Amino acid sequence: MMCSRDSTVKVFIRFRPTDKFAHEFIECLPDQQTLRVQSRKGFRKGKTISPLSSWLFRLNGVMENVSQEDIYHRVARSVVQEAFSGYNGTIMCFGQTGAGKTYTMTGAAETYAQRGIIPRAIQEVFQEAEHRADYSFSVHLSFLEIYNETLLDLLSSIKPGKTSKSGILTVVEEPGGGVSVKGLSLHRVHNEEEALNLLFEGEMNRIIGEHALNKQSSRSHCIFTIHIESRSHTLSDAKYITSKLNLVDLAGSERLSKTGSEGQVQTEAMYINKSLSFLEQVILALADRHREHQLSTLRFASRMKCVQTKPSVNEHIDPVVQKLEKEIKFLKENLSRFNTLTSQVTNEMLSGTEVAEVRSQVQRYLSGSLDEIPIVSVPQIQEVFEQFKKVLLEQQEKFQERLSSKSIRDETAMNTAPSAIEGSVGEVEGNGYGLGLAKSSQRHLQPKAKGRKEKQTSRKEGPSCLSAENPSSHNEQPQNTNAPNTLAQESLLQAPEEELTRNHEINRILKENKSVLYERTTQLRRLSTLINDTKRNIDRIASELRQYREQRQSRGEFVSPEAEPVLEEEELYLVMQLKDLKSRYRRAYDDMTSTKAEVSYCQHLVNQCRTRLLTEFESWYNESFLLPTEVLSVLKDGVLRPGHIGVDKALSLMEDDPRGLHQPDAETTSAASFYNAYKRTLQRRGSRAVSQSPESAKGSRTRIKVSPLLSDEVNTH
Ligand SMILES: Nc1ncnc2c1ncn2[C@@H]1O[C@H](COP(=O)(O)OP(=O)(O)OP(=O)(O)O)[C@@H](O)[C@H]1O
Repeated sequence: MMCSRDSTVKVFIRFRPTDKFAHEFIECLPDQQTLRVQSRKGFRKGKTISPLSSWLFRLNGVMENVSQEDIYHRVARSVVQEAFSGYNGTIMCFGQTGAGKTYTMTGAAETYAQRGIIPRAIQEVFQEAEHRADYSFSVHLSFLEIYNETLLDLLSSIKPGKTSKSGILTVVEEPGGGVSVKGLSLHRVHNEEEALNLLFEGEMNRIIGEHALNKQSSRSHCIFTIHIESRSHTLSDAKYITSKLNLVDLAGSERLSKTGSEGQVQTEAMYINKSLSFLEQVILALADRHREHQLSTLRFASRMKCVQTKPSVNEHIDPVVQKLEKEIKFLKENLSRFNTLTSQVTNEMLSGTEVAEVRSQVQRYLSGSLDEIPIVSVPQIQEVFEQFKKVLLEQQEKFQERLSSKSIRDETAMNTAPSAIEGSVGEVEGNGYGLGLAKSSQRHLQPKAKGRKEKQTSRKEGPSCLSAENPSSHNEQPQNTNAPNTLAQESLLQAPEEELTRNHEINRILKENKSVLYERTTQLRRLSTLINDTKRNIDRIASELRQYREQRQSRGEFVSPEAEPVLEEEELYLVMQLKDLKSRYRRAYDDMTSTKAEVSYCQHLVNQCRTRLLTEFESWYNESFLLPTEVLSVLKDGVLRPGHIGVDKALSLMEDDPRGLHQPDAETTSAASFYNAYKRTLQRRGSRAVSQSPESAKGSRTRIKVSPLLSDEVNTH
């Protein structure tokens, strides 16, 4: 019998060759899968044996006079193959004593051609492992004997092996289902021969009982298990597959009355029958003890065939390898990002298409349809900032347009009631963002309490003035008709103005630093060319001098009256030239050293400016776009939109709402405390983040940091 990957148990019948085969009772039909068994009609102890005279048993194969090799190929081979795909398999022999179970499973040890399923399976396992070069395999063996309901380790005498210290074997349930024998020794084998050694050693240890039917009868059940573990060389190391091949040689079923057993042998026979009977019950139902013995075996076999199985691949994940793989993946990603950035640190320009793509990304990011802008290179990051700046400037322009139209209306209102807004609205500024607003210096210096009072005054008088002068103006911007709200919103416009000015300033410094850097780098290049040229000249002159001196020595030297060598004019000229070159070389070298230091310093400044710009942007973004719901609801009806004002300013606006809809109640105060605390936390993170590299700012909005420059707290009065 065998269990295989498809969901049914396959059952085969093998007849042991014998001269006494009862052909008149047992007939194999031509399909080689069906057996017809006839029963003798008669009486025993006055009872009819059976009202039926024959039975048909349908099996997966009926094999008569087939070789050991054929048996292996028809019954066992596919089970062994499937073990390599991670499926457990069981091949089990059932039959009465002397039927040929041990012969089929183990074979005749002395004849190679008659070796049974187990040695052939071992051979196939190692051959298959050799063929599968993409995998590494480890094979372990265990050999269990069940004798008189006692578990025995047939390989316990072999060392080394994983085995329990107590030597007591117990059947335990495995966490993932199935059972295993705790304490059974497992032996690693590296080749066919090592495995066969263990098989034969175990066979030797098997208890053989003297028996009346068969002198070499197996009095125990034996399970020889091949444990296979395979890991792919090419796929993930975290995953590996295990499988077990259980090769079972059951003890022979027998009738005690027939064997004439006594004492120990009788006890053995009882246990054997009991365990086989349990096995049968487990498979389907109790055996019919009133039938001829072969009939019982055939019944058992045909019932076994009905058993449905649910095979599954034993795939495991090694948690340590999995963790390491994750780490490797993470590090590889970081490395590749780093490599991309460092390889593109040069000031390459983006193409028109790339710029357009960045612009589209920024717009989608701002509209919320894009979660994050992936970092690709330094020029791309710069372009992202550039595009953000453009969007900001566009917003500013739109504001200015709205403000100018509104300030004209406010001016008209002022003319009718100047005292009402005195101090709130100053002279018209001639340029920039101050159109129609009080001078920024005035706005900055106004204490908050005063500002509120003024706003209250305006609140009282503004609307009447406007309606008196130009009632139609209500219709132009119905959502913005009350002056106090307008004034509060106007004062908030400082935020983007200040932001912009500050960013312009940083940008200006960045540009200056970059131009100095460029100049110094050019100088450095010039100096290094000069040094190289000078060095070449020094080498040339030194060689000429050497040649000249060699010639002079060969033709004899001029000496002075004091017997000192006299330098000829040509040699003197060369010496002077060499001296001059050496001093030029030294000067250039010194210049180059100091220029190098300057370049490095300038580079540092440029980097700082870039980081600062990034931080400012993050700060602006957080302040402007991550507005709490309460603030958004206030802004909903006004001309202001997220991005125009900061959280603190927006909360001030809530206080000034004349409709009383957003008077600072307990909830608002609590919200303000919450945002103050949140902001402080962000600031702490932000101050740490300023020193970090720009790429750390990549990603989702939650990762954006707040600049330490914006340290005002939300005011709740
Ligand atoms: N197909 C066969 N061809 C040749 N000899 C066989 C065949 N089957 C069994 N035999 C021989 O019959 C004898 C009994 O076989 P075997 O020991 O395998 O029976 P068994 O079913 O294992 O019995 P037990 O349950 O008592 O252990 C052995 O000598 C064996 O060599």
